[in-house]
Amino acid sequence: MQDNIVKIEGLSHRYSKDWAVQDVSFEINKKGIVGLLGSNGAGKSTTMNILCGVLSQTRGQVLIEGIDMRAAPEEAKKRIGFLPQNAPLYLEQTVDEYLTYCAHLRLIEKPRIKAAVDAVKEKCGVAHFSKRLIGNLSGGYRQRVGIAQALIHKPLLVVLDEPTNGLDPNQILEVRQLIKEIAIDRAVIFSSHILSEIQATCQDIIMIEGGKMVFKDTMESFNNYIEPDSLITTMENPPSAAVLMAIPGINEVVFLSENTIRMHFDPTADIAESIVEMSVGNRWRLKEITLEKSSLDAIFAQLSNKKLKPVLQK
Ligand SMILES: Nc1ncnc2c1ncn2[C@@H]1O[C@H](COP(=O)(O)OP(=O)(O)OP(=O)(O)O)[C@@H](O)[C@H]1O
Repeated sequence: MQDNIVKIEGLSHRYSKDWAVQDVSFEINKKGIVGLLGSNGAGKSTTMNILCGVLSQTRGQVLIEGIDMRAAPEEAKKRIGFLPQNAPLYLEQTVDEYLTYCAHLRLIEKPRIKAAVDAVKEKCGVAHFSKRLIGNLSGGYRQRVGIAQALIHKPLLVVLDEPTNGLDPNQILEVRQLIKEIAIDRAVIFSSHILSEIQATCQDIIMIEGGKMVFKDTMESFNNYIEPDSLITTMENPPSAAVLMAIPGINEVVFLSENTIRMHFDPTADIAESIVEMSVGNRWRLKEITLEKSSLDAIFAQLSNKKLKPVLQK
C-alpha cells in the first residue's frame, strides 16, 4: 500500500528549446494540502499539467498511487480531479447541465449521476444556483463550480491551478475554506504566486523558480526561517568588530556607522541578553538594541532570486 498519492521523479519539460521545468522531484501524502508557490512563469502550470496527464513530460516519471501516468494514463487520471488555470466552464450551460456533462465525461454510471452532482453542489455551496447559467455567476461561484467538476468522481487527489486568482478578498476567503474542507479526506495541491495564500491554507510548501525546485518542506519549517537572525545596536563606546565576533553565536558584524552595528547571529543563541550584559560590564554604553525580523516577502524574494544557491532545499 502506497503512503503517498503522488511521486514525481526527475521531472523536466521543454516546450521548444527552453526548459520550463528542470529535474523536479517530490511526493505528496494521501491527506492534507500542499502549496505550489512560484512567481509568474516559474513552471507551476507546466508541473500541474504534467501531474494531471494533460501534458506529456520531456523527462522524468509521474506516479499516481504507484501508477505511471505515461504507461496507464486512464487508471492514473481516475484518481485525479483537476481545475486548470482557465477553468473549463461552459458559460451557456446551467450548473446542473455542466456538472451532469462532467459526470458523463468521468464515466460515472447513469443511475449514480444525479446523486454525484447533488453531492458536489452541496459540498461546494452552489446547490441554490443549480438552474443558473454559469455565465451569470460571479467569479467566486464560477470557481466553486470549477472545483465541483474536479470533485465529481470522488478523486483521491485534487489539483487546483491558481484557484483564487482574480477573486475579490471575500471570495478568496470562501474558496480557501472550501479547499480546507475538501482536503479533509483527500490530498489537495494548489498553486499560487502569493506566499500568504499558501501560508494561510497549506501544511506543506513546494517552491519552484525558473523551473527548478528551490524549497520543499512543511509550512511550519518555512515559518521558522523568519526567526530573527540579526540585530542592530547603537553604542556610545562600541568595542571592535573582533571583540563582538568573539561572542559565541555571533557570525557576522557590520559597522553601519561609528556607533551603529548590525550583528548576524545563530537564532538558537540568546545574543541580545549576552550583548546587554557585556555592554554593562565593559561600559560599551548601549543605547539601543533592535531585533531584525525578515519579512515573509523578503524570504520569498531571497528564495526567488535565481542567483542565490537553493540553500533551503531539503
Ligand atoms: N505552450 C507553451 N509553449 C512555450 N512555452 C511555454 C508554454 N507554456 C508555458 N511556457 C513557458 O514555460 C515557462 C513556465 O510556464 P508556466 O505556465 O508553467 O509557469 P507558471 O508558474 O504557471 O506561470 P503563471 O503563473 O504565469 O501561469 C514560462 O517561461 C512560459 O513562458
